[in-house]
Amino acid sequence: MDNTFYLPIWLYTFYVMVPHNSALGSELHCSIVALFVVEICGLGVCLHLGSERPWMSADSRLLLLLICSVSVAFASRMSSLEEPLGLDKLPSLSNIDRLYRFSSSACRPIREDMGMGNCWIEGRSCSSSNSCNDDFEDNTEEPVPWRRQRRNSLQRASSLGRSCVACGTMSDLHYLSSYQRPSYCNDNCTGELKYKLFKDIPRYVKIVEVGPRDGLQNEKTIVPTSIKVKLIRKLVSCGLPVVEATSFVSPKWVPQLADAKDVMDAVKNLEGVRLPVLTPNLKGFEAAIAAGAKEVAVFASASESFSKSNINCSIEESLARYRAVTSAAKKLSIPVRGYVSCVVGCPVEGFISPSKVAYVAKELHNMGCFEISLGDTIGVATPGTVLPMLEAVMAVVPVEKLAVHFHDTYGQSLPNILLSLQMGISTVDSSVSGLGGCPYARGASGNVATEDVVYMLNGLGVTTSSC
Ligand SMILES: CC(C)(COP(=O)([O-])OP(=O)([O-])OC[C@H]1O[C@@H](n2cnc3c(N)ncnc32)[C@H](O)[C@@H]1OP(=O)([O-])[O-])[C@@H](O)C(=O)NCCC(=O)NCCSC(=O)C[C@@](C)(O)CC(=O)[O-]
Repeated sequence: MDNTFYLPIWLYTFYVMVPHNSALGSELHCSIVALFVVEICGLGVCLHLGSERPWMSADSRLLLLLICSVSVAFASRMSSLEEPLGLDKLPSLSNIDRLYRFSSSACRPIREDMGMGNCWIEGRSCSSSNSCNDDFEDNTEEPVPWRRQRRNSLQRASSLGRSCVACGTMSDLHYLSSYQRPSYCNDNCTGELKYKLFKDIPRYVKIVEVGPRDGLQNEKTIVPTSIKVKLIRKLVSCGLPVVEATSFVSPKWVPQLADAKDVMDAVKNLEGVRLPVLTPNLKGFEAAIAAGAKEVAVFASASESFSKSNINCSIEESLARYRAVTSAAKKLSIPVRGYVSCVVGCPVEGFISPSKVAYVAKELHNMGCFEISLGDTIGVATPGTVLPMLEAVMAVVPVEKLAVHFHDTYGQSLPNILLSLQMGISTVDSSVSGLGGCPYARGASGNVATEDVVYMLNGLGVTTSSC
């Protein structure tokens, strides 16, 4: 034997020093196993032939070992979980292809939507091409790379200035619900601690999908109407009971939603779903009704400064406008949802006192809003600040009429939602893929992602209608 026999041993020593959970560590491990196999085979051949000399020259053996090592490292990279799924190609996939995948495993597929070949990236239309039709099979049992990849793809997509990213997350909704098994309603689940922590969590939670409105309103590049319509249809096909479709606001203030009438025209006859739209005043309400809206939402703020910058009037002025809207709606039997923004913090005023939130929520309730959604517009809430806010609001508005609406700036949305559920809230707003932000709330990141909410609810054994 010559010195090359010891090469694997040196490498193995090096491998032991490499962190085992690193990609380099696992690839090196494969290489070393291959080197051992080659060496031992070589040794076996020598022994078999009774040769005292190595069956190959030292140089040839070293070369062979290097080739094996490189090919095994390459093969092990190719066989990573991401490759067969095509997840590594996500950023290059068209948005509409992502939408296709997004609802490909949904509950109620809409036949005419299947097989769409057109795609749209960064404001451009392009016809069907190979990159738009990549197959995407969700057949892995391992959720981690999927979720990591989804986040990466979103980050990359947003750094590309994507206009509409609803990447494969409806498949997420379906996939995640099959991955988890309800634990909360399980018969065996009688633990005292579980009872104590989960006893007030509702068995059913209504998800209000706000992606097409709150998600898109902040996108700088104008999303074509047809894409918005497809997004809504896909979301509906996933079984979401409420999909906020658009806003009838001033196109000068929110140019992205200037096509509200056309969007409404295209989706107003979708069945089995409620499609509320935002209306900031009577003008918006009338336009929404004329376009076929059957439910509207008004949006006030608990922060004076935010009210000024968002809808150009004081809180009291906004409440007066909304009284006009709710009374007009009452005559037409149109349900009105009310939003309160900045329920914990305001980009200008900072901390907002729970009593201010309770006041605005009560006013909206008194004027006839059937549901009040409490919005942490800039995503600064934590369970520690949500609790006193909800306590104050629940003292004046029945809990069954409240919804929560969190943005994920500091990753606090899920704990905030969990706390809200524990306090008896059973309606949660969310946005597919965590799309969103607010044009008047600097720093506000996306809404909590619908698929994350559904995943958590499934884990708690709470049912939703989104599959
Ligand atoms: C409220 C206004 C209209 C006041 O805007 P203004 O400029 O004060 O209103 P104005 O009455 O002086 O009218 C100005 C122009 O807008 C027109 N206009 C007036 N009203 C409408 C209407 N409804 N639809 C279409 N056009 C309208 C009006 O006709 C006029 O047109 P012009 O004569 O100059 O050609 C404006 O400030 C506005 O549209 N703001 C909306 C801003 C917005 O959509 N922000 C995002 C909402 S998200 C949110 O609030 C938070 C939430 C709900 O997501 C929850 C959370 O996260 O916390």
